[in-house]
Amino acid sequence: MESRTKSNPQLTRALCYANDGNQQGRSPSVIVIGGGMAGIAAARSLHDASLQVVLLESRERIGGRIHTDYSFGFPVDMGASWLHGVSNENPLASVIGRLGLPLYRTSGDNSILYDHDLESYGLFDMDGKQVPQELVAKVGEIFEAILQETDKIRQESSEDMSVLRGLSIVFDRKPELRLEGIAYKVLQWYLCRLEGWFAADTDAISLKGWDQEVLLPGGHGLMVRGYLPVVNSLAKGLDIRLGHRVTKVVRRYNGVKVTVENGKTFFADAAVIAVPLGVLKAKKILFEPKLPDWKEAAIADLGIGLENKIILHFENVFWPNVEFLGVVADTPYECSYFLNLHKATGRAVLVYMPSGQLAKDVEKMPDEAAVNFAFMQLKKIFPDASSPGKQQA
Ligand SMILES: Cc1cc2nc3c(=O)[nH]c(=O)nc-3n(C[C@H](O)[C@H](O)[C@H](O)COP(=O)(O)OP(=O)(O)OC[C@H]3O[C@@H](n4cnc5c(N)ncnc54)[C@H](O)[C@@H]3O)c2cc1C
Repeated sequence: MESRTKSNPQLTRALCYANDGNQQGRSPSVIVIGGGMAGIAAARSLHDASLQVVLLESRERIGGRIHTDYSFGFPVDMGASWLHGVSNENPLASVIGRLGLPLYRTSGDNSILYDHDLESYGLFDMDGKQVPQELVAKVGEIFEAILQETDKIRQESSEDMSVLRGLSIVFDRKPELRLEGIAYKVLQWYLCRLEGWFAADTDAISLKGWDQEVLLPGGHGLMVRGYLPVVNSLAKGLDIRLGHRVTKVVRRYNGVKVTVENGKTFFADAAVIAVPLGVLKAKKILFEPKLPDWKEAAIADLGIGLENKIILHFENVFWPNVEFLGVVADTPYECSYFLNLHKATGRAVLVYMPSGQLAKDVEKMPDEAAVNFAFMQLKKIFPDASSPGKQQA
């Protein structure tokens, strides 16, 4: 399937499955571009269906936004860490089961609002005072009531609007739903969590679309030993070329020609494009013929979110035994939350997860400054917290 730019054209032709003149009896060939979960899963299915598959991945590792870091001496997921939909309907369940990987259930609820049960939250104000749990639960109910009101608004309007706009209409129409004082700050924290799910701020989340995602049943479970074994298991035996950044895809009547940054070319009957939306938006891959207008319009119109993870590893645990620590504040931007991995894994680790605009701002910082920023958020609620021993951003 592979040839080099300066190679003998005869040889190139001989290696090109689509043109080799001896197609009878051979199975179709596919080039999969991108070695994240989507690309690996596609390559696995095609390979298992006896197609000839080569997967081209730009980085020196597979997994993409699934990346388990072992530098702490134990696995920590820097990207995806939850299985959303812990049930046999989830195609990953059989792989996880076969590998004997344990899951830590954070919620049995299928809701996208709560991937943690409410009672597992520990929220604090900026002075380090814990918000009473009854208030957290009560504001949670009001938050749901507010979201139900936004449902009426979106039904009245044919045009879409942002969740932020919908909320402001609700508060104008139903001032009794407005909250004050600490309850107001807890509501901002719920909005901050909503933004965390979408990795985008409420002004960029579609009111018509935010709850249209159908989750598999079974609730949410954390991969306590990391996601990488799942990726590695699916990738076993596949022909994967690391360090192969694709720059061009040419489609002709008899197949596709894919060019990589270093000039190498690959030929096959078909290609599966499994690179992130951001790569397509940035036009990092040239398509010939160009993609249809409707597809280009969809790529341009769809937004992309951003979520970061900063891992803080401490000598000792000095925080309460809850799954989620939160700082409530006047705006979702100022709120923050930390996943307490100690509860799930026994390690003294907190994971700070900013999203949306905050994530963009944090991402601009050098790693050390980003870690310091995360630690400063924690200091707001635990002023005596000792600096983390090791950290990763
Ligand atoms: C911090 C964070 C936390 C998350 N948490 C969860 C979670 O708990 N549960 C969950 O289900 N999801 C979670 N997600 C989302 C999940 O990680 C992604 O939806 C999923 O991993 C995307 O897989 P993908 O294969 O579509 O894309 P990616 O994983 O991005 O893979 C695309 C691959 O294409 C490669 N590539 C890019 N350009 C080229 C090119 N030109 N040539 C060749 N290769 C190229 C990239 O290097 C990458 O390996 C999280 C995401 C982030 C960032």
